[in-house]
Amino acid sequence: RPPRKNPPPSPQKLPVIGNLHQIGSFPHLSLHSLSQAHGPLMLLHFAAAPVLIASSSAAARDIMKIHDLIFSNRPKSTICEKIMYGAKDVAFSPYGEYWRQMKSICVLQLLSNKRVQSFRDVREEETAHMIEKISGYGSYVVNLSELIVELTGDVVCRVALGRKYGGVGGGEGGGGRRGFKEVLGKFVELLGYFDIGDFAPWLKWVNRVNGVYGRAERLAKELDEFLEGVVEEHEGRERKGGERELDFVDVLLEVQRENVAGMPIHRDSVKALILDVFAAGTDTTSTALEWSMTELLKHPQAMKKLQAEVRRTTQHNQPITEDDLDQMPYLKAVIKETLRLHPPIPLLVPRESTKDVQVMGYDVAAGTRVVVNAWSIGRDPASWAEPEEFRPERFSNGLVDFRGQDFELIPFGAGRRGCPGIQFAAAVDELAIANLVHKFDFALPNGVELDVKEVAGLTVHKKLPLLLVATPWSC
Ligand code: HEM
Repeated sequence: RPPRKNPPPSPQKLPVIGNLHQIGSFPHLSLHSLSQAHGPLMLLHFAAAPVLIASSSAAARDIMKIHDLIFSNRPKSTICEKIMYGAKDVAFSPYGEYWRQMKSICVLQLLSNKRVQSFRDVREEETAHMIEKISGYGSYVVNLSELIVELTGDVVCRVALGRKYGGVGGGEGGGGRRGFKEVLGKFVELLGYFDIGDFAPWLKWVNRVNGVYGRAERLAKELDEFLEGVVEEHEGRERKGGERELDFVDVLLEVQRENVAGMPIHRDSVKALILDVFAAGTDTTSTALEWSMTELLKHPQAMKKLQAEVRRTTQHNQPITEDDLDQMPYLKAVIKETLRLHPPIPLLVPRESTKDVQVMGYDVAAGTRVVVNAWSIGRDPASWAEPEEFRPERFSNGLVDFRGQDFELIPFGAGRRGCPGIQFAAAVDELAIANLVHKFDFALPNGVELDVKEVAGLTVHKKLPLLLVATPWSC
């Protein structure tokens, strides 16, 4: 007789739907509560599909370090297949040789330190542009959330495509029939859609009837027309020659032309990689920035301390440049503390096991979907003293970092499938926060209270925009 299996603890499930009734509109909170009762490793069922939930740093380490190879697959997603050229991107492609080649292009060609550095001017110009816009408001109320979304959209657009496109921050150029910003918004929304058909294939008809799959197909066509235009424009410029800074489309066309990857790169792969940069890089970066500013507003002592550090570094009328950021350890601690309390993707991006494996002494079958609750891990009292408190000082010894080595802080995931955009995101966020708090003293408009409610989605950002009055710093 085969040995008896020892599965992880499971909350009671119902016929047909499994544990779906226990997941509310904020899945990271529902899963956190369930883990309080059933432990840091649980096996749930979404309809018939087994889903392993990890809610402690030890469980995350077992999955993303000890057994990283076995958990490096992504589960299939019908919507991603429809809008990402059949999952030809990096983030959603299954583990294997194709993913390995695409990830290496991402890490070595698009998001290397050197490449991220080459876009320093873009970040400094766009940050200065945001500061100028805020100055223009005088004593009127500024919607800082909107300006932050515009900043990250504009930076990613210029870095990836070479210029701003229609709607993203109001730049010129078109995005087909709808503005590019609008199309991108729909794209990110669809990525976060909970598709029951992925868990119970016999329910796929639901999304055919309610029109979600049809919407995804139309959106894919619209995005493809737009991206095809961008690629053709770049090819035209290539033929004309001339010196200019390479954007991501240029780099990918060069990789394709010179066979850098050692295998042919199809046109769809180029477009899928560009879409990944927008999908993974815009909403996440702006969410982190918005929460940092919110926590600083909520904690005036931390704001004062940061302003003192930043204002000590540079003269009153000079903008902060990236050279100044090395002298700002408290700024980096503020960003870490924000990402601990508000990981922009609280449940990370799902993984899937490719073999039977033991995790923390429990048996996990091949083909199990895995969700790591980074939100829960960031608030685990076993790792953090007074975990609900916003206290950047806890990082003052610089020992814990978010680069995937310290499993108590994993907003960017870890291991083979870990985020390749950490440097990129940190560069945008550090420069923006430093300049905002250097140039202005912020206050809430009269009679308005700071709201910290969240809105559900793939990324979890603030429900209500951050409305502030910004007074220029007078020393
Ligand atoms: C604060 C900002 C960001 C956060 C919180 C974030 C978070 C994440 C997370 C949690 C994952 C999944 C990791 C895993 O499975 O272990 C991921 C993957 C990924 N991220 Fe980021 N990310 C951010 C910014 C960016 C940026 C700016 C880019 C690109 C410009 C980027 C590109 C990617 C890509 C391509 C993947 C897929 C990697 C793979 O599947 O191998 N991310 N990110």
